[in-house]
Parts: sequence; C-alpha cells; structure tokens
Amino acid sequence: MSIRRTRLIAALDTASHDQAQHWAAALEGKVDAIKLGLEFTYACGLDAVKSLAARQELFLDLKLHDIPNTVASGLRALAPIQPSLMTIHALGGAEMISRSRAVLEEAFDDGRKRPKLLAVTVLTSMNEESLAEIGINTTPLKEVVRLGRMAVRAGADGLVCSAHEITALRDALGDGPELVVPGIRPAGSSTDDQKRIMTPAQAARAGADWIVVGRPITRANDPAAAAQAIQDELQAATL
Ligand SMILES: O=c1ccn([C@@H]2O[C@H](COP(=O)(O)O)[C@@H](O)[C@H]2O)c(=O)[nH]1
Repeated sequence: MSIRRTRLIAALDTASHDQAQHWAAALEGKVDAIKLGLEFTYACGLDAVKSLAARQELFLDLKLHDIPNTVASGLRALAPIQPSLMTIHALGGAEMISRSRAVLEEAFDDGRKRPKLLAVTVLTSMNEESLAEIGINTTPLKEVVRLGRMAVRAGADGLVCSAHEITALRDALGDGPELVVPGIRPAGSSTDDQKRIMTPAQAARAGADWIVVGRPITRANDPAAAAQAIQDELQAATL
C-alpha cells in the first residue's frame, strides 16, 4: 500500500468567472488545488485566471501542443501566473518538452517556485478503440508508458495519466515523476465522457500524487460536501 498523500484538485470547468469564483470560495480548505483549463481561460481570459490563482494553488491545464518554439514561448508568456502545475502534450515530442522545461527554468531562476511541467500522455477519455481510430494500435497502458518514458527523459516533471497506468509507470520510472490523475469517479457517479476511470480510493491506493475531479464535484448539489467526501475516501484508503 502507498504511503503518499494523494491530493485533490477540483476542475472548475465553466465559462463563467462568477461561477468559478463561487466554486473556488466554496471549496477553499476542502481541496488542495483548483484546475482551470481551456473553457475558463478562453472565455474569461488570463486576468481572471490570475485572480483565482491569487487565492488558491493552481493547476493550469492548457495542454499546449505545437512546434517547440511556439510551445516554449507560450509557457514563457504564462509564467507570470505562477501556477503550481501546467500541461503540454507528450505527443509534441522530446524537443518540445526539453525546450519547455528550459524556458520554465529560465523564467524561475530568481528563486520563485517553478511550476511543475506535466506531459499529458493518453487522454483519459480514450480507450484501445479510440487509440486505433487515430492509428495507434496498442493498449493505452503500453502507450502511456512509452510516452511517459520519453517525456520524463526529455524533462517533464510529471505525467497526466489514468489511474490504470500508475503501477506500470512507477515500475518504469520510479517514484520521482509527479503523477496527476483525472478520470476519477466516486462509486455510483456518471462516467460522462471518461473511459479509463477509477474511484478516488483506488487511485490513492495505486499511488496517485494528485487526482483531478470535475463534474462529480461541480455538478453536486453541495460541491463542498462532495469534495469533503472525496477527501475522506482518500484518507481512509491510505490509512
Ligand atoms: O487525460 C486527461 C487530461 C485532463 N483531463 C481534465 O480533467 C478534468 C476531468 O473532469 P471530469 O469532469 O472529472 O471528467 C477535465 O477538466 C479535463 O480537461 C482529463 O479529464 N483527462
């Protein structure tokens, strides 16, 4: 059994600044970080991202994927927001990842805490069938480990993966890389568009550093109570 503490990130997926502020305030002290992604950032802008980051630890999940120079420059432009975690796609390749890491090292060479650079491996909304549709004829597990090895070698601090791949990634890469795990569904909740899912307790036992939970919290009648129930489940799983 793992002795890591698995931390909870609430994904605040909304196009409304008021809604995100409301959730963030309700979840303060109940979650370890908030996640803002494409929907919020495109709809509300970077000043709104910055204002939410001032109150809570931030996972800025923009999943950059472009040529190395464009991704590295994008990260340089995002650096003033100072998130704790930020994402690029592993499929952008080793040069893109190493240049991204170098840009972050440079932007934070003044002693401020550098954001951890996470490479997204295979989206948790994909299964073996959806991989085959894009011409990748292998299992998500093998593909995640292949991409994960390359990404960590190139300079990623961690990986976004599903809970199903944690054990294989730890075997391949050790305890170093930060494993951030979406596709989390408390027992009985709707799977929505997620394919590779596990419960909070299963992900904690597998050794996730962070779990990312969106709709099971934000669609609950009482998001703070839903987050607290997940924290209780995480704690019980690692006792
Ligand atoms: O592979 C990935 C990468 C990122 N995500 C993000 O996590 C949350 C999950 O939201 P739920 O509502 O709990 O499904 C969402 O913001 C995704 O962009 C992911 O799900 N899978």
